[in-house]
Amino acid sequence: MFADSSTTFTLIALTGVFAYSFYAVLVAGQLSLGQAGFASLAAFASTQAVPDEPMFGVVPPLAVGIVVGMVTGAFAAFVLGLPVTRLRGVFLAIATLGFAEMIRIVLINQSWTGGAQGLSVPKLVGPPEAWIAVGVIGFWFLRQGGSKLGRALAAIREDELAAKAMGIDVTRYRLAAFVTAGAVAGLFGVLWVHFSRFADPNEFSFAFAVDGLVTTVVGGSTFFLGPLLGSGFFTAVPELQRAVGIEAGWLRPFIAGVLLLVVVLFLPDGFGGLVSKLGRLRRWGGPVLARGSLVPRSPMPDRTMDGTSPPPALPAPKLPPPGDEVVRMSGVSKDYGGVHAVRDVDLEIRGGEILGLIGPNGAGKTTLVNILTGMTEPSAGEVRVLGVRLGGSVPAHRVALAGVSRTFQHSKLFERLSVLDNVLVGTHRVAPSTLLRRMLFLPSARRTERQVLASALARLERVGLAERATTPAGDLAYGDQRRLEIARALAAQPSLLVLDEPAAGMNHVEAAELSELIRTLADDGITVLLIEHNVRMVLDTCTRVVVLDFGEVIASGEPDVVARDPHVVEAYLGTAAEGEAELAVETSAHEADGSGEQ
Ligand SMILES: Nc1ncnc2c1ncn2[C@@H]1O[C@H](COP(=O)(O)OP(=O)(O)OP(=O)(O)O)[C@@H](O)[C@H]1O
Repeated sequence: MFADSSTTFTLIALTGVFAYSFYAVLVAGQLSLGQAGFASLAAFASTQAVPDEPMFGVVPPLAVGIVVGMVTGAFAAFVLGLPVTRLRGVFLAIATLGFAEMIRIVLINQSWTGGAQGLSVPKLVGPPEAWIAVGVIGFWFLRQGGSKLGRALAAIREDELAAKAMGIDVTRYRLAAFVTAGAVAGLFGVLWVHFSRFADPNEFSFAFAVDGLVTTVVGGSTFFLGPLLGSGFFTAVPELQRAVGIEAGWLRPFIAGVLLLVVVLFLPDGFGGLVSKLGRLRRWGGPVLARGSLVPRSPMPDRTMDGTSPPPALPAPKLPPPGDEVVRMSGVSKDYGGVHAVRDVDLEIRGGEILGLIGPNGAGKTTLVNILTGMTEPSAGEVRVLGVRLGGSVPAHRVALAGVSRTFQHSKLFERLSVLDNVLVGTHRVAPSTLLRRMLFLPSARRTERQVLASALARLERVGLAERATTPAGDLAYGDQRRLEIARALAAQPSLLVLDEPAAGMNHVEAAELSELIRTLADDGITVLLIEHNVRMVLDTCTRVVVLDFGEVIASGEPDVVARDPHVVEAYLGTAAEGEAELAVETSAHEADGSGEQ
């Protein structure tokens, strides 16, 4: 239907806009196929709204259509998103696909849409309109990438639970991404019908949506130029075919299929990911191609490592004074069917304490920590953390925002993101929002970014990982991963730091260094809850120790006293030989040298 080069040029831009509507949700790890539905709703809404003459004599008809279309798309996405953004993976894809098909059927059966015949509409879109649109959208995603919103979406994509633990409201951010996708799809719908001069409900079909998705996934779903790369490539293929006289209609779908396989198997970030990597390599010696585009992947817009004077620190939240109540648990229990993981636990943590929580395997330590951080709801009892009363309606991110940061028993890093980017995500609780200021290039946004970056780098330096800032987190040695998790948790400037087996995988020198780090954190006024199997480290580090066994508190008090408690010794003796040896040997070594250092 379209043949000349101006048409091809316009098609690249329009396909790019549609691809950006998929990109908007893929950056947050959501697989949605509802974009065709948003686009067709917006397109037909605009056909009713576009005036014949400029509105008030100045506003072009297309601008009116775009506003109506984007608002329609965003509103439809909001209404659909409220229930469906709670779904994940293939379930979200199926629900959104069902929505798009429903819209198509409804529109076909309306007289005002022209039914299956569709409507003729005026031609209002050519290369300038299409390229301005794709330029604005591309710019939006470029600037979104390095903002607090962009970091939060990338974190959600990589690991939702860890994102919640950083204080990110996953539900709200997922919905925001979904609404953005609706608005961009709406823009596409309006542009498309006013380019092709025809609005046909059947055009916005399942195949249409899949085409848009494949374009984005192959082009790149984590790099802002990815959608444009994909649209450029897939639009050019039929033109090249025509130019060299190959008629085979199957060639484009075939190439798309092969490339999709290559991306799924070898290039999870699409071909745009390769370009972005190239940009990062060039950053050190030349121009920065991907500057600020990928939140956590290109984190160096305002590095302070270049010797310039450091920016002022981010304002630190107030810490609870020493001795004040930080955590109070009363009669807390948690049952999993017949398993009583935690039974009737009373626990208090006060400001400035380093509280050790030990117990044999399966004693209920992690369950207790999950209750305390809002990730597991207790079956019974009351929990108050930093003034927040936990219960069914208090989500985990609220607990994190109140000032509780944690690490996980099994590391939950954003493995594909760099070391520094992980820590940047950790600043979510304290970092001001920069999205709109970034869009307008306000100097205050740059200042904030410098502060956030300096804050993240300071945490990396504190755990000794500053030299590894650009390494992907997944490439770190196990012990370094544990330290990175601590740096990420510290970036939130928490009042209570919960460390779940932080020394796992560390040798005794590293464990001693970690112990020292924990003590300096307490000196800074941070309250620490340390769960650890390395009993010796707990005895050396903590000011108080609580021992759990079969979900119950069996001892609590100063480390040396607890270590001699017959109930505690019996609890460890009652477990496997390894656990028995550990407590006996570690305790006697601790007593023998008095320092606990090996
Ligand atoms: N989601 C769950 N579903 C069912 N049972 C669970 C669940 N989580 C924990 N449990 C059970 O609750 C008990 C306490 O587990 P928990 O992981 O809290 O102990 P732990 O002291 O942290 O153990 P470890 O030191 O081995 O990590 C165990 O018997 C465990 O099997």
